[in-house]
Amino acid sequence: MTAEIIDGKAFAAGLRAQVGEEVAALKARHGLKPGLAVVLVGEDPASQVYVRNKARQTVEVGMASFEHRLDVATPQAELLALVERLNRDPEVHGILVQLPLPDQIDTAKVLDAIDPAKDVDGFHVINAGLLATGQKAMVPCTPLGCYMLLKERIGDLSGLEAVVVGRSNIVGKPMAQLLLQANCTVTVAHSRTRDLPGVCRRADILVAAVGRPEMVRGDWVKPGATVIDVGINRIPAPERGEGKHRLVGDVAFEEAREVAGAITPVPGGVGPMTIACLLANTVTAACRAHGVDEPKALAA
Ligand SMILES: Nc1nc(=O)c2c([nH]1)NC[C@@H]1CN(c3ccc(C(=O)N[C@@H](CCC(=O)O)C(=O)O)cc3)C=[N+]21
Repeated sequence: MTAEIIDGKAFAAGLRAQVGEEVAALKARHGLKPGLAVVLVGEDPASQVYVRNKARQTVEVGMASFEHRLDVATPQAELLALVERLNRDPEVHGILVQLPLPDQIDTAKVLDAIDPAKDVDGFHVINAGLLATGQKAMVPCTPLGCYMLLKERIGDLSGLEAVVVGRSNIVGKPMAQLLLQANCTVTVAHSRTRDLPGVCRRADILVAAVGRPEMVRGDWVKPGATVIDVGINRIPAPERGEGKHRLVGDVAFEEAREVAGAITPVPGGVGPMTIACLLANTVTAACRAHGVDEPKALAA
């Protein structure tokens, strides 16, 4: 069996088009223009590319984009002051502080300074708690994107065995919450899990979010399973020439596609969904801020 390749890039383009329609409708009906502020501290090249992509896509869907680039040595107090300003700015409906932050800054402190209603990353402890208790939260973009791909591919997830490999606050834990809410039987596995291959082989839905290149092998996959690969790892690719790199996921793609029913590629899978969901969350936040019905298609 060769797996269907889940085209995250195409799905994300469709989602962005829907976001664009909702933005146009908000403008026409309510004179409301959703705005996203992105804060980048330092000059990490990968982060710069990523922030530029976000800003471009934000403008493409008709939203306002506010970019704040701060020096790598910015003191924590200065970053907190900026966050406070953005919290009060009525044109800003979503705030994203790009991670990782430099060492002088306490990341948890900054994330928790963001108004939970503007926390389009869904990283605030209030949003984590709302999600965990089944209340209206801002849902982290990567798990939200994975969930949308799963719903599109499978439909009703009730009763399915889901295994999430990875227990981060940003992906693993919120992913598990979404799957639980969809009535899956959820196992959160990690580096200390006993017989990790055996646990993964139980999964109808296998989500790999560990950050280790190609760790999940083909023989860890149950035949016919849906495999969602969250990993984006840059590894050396000498076969492409000296000093060249390529992107691989946390799943050994060529092996897994022989066994799985469907699988997301890297690149072109979960990554583009993350950005599309950031835009979707910004529309959701703007609607909630103004007491306007939020579009169902843009949420979990
Ligand atoms: N506050 C915060 N929120 C984030 O959501 C956040 C962050 N900080 N810091 C960095 C990570 C990384 N991240 C990516 C999103 C999309 C792609 C993406 O679209 N990747 C393309 C490939 C891009 C390429 O070719 O390099 C793909 O997978 O097809 C990658 C990485 C969001 N992050």
